[in-house]
Amino acid sequence: MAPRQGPQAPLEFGGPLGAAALMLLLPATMFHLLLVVRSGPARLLGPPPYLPGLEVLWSPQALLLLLTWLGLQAALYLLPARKVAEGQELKDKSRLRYPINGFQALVLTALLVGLGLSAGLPLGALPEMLLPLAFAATITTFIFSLFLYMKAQVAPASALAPGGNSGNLIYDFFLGRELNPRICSFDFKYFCELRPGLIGWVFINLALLVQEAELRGSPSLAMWLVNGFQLLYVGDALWHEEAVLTTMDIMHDGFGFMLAFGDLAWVPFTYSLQAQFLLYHPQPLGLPMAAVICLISAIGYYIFRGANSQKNTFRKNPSDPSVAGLETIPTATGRQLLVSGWWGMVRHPNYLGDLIMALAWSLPCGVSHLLPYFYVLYFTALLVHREARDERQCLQKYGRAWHEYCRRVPYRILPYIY
Ligand SMILES: NC(=O)C1=CN([C@@H]2O[C@H](COP(=O)(O)OP(=O)(O)OC[C@H]3O[C@@H](n4cnc5c(N)ncnc54)[C@H](OP(=O)(O)O)[C@@H]3O)[C@@H](O)[C@H]2O)C=CC1
Ligand SMILES: CC(C)CCC[C@@H](C)[C@H]1CC=C2C3=C(CC[C@@]21C)[C@@]1(C)CC[C@H](O)C[C@@H]1CC3
Repeated sequence: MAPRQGPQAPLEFGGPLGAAALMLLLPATMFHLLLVVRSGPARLLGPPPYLPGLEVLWSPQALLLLLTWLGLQAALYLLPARKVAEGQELKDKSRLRYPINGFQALVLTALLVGLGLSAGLPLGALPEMLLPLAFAATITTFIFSLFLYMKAQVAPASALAPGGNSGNLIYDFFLGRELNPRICSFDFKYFCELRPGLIGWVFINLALLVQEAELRGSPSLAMWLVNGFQLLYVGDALWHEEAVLTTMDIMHDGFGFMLAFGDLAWVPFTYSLQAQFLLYHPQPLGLPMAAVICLISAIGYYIFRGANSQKNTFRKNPSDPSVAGLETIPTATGRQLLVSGWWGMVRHPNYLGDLIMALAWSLPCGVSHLLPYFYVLYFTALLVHREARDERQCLQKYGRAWHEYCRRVPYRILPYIY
């Protein structure tokens, strides 16, 4: 049995109490959003129109559809990959290998869904199943997290994450104990982070677009924009799949309920909220406004991609001509910190770009409701909290060099404001 790591890792997310509250609050928020979005007033802060009973939530067909989807994505993950990447060095000095075939999985899924559509697959019926699908995903992630917790009991101490091993059952179940739980070469965390939920999100969006076309003759301009922007975001994440190997989720966090629920339930069912809103509350959108929104999205994407690519290129090869001229701060670890270019503007330029894009996803829904802006609000909170966690880890890693970086680049996300 794996020994617990002791109390050296500071507790995050408000400790066991915060973890317990989040485990209730996150699914409750997801169901609240799914219920209010289809109600007439669609009020984010109002009560849900009704409290669904088990007969509304539970559907064996929804569970079957979810398991088929997970099976399909797992099968696509196991297909030969164009590249196999090595992860960051682990505690025992080894490196894990990861298939880089996420974009291929997206394209093959699109082909299969296309074939299905031409054979009469009723994709437009999916929006009616979102509630039972979300319920099935919630139950599945609870059971899956239990499996992950049990699996960590027999994992060697070197396989455990720095956090998530406090000895408190609720906290560890929430945060996740094992860093990279695997069966043979199948990596559960890496698989879940980018495949079923993210790809599921764009196909839920597509189903909403198809149903809108069935209801109103053609999809609205607003629906096209939301589908296009979010497809670009997911396609980009899968195209740059290797970059996920350096995120704190893969490098630092254990795999427990937080990420399992986040990846498999929260992302597909709440990130598709704007498209859901547009199906039930059509919004007029003129071409000039659509052009302004596209411009905002393009600016966000330019910053997001520019910043992420600059850092990834620099981390892979600091003498690459595109980054070799940038100013850096040396650190005691031998790694350097960029202090000019995107990373000299604010300390998290990629978060700034991501937030601008988030705004562009909500604007097609108009300004009559707060509900479609839920993503912007939630995402701001998530990134502010994430930024604080990352800064703590960087301070631990880089010490004085990080202080120097903070002195040279005083703003975190928004220049001159935060
Ligand atoms: N849509 C969503 O729900 C979410 C989206 N995201 C997005 O995912 C992307 C990845 O985010 P995330 O993993 O949080 O963090 P980052 O990609 O910002 O990575 C942070 C790491 O970058 C390195 N770093 C920080 N500053 C510098 C510097 N000046 N020079 C060189 N390296 C530096 C440090 O690691 P080291 O030094 O060890 O390399 C640090 O730990 C972002 O674009 C974010 O917006 C993230 C979370 C949720
Ligand atoms: C709801 C919970 C409190 C937290 C759940 C968090 C997860 C939804 C996110 C944690 C990190 C994520 C990343 C992405 C999606 C959301 C989750 C899984 C990306 C894959 C999104 C696309 C970007 O290009 C890369 C991101 C990496 C981190």
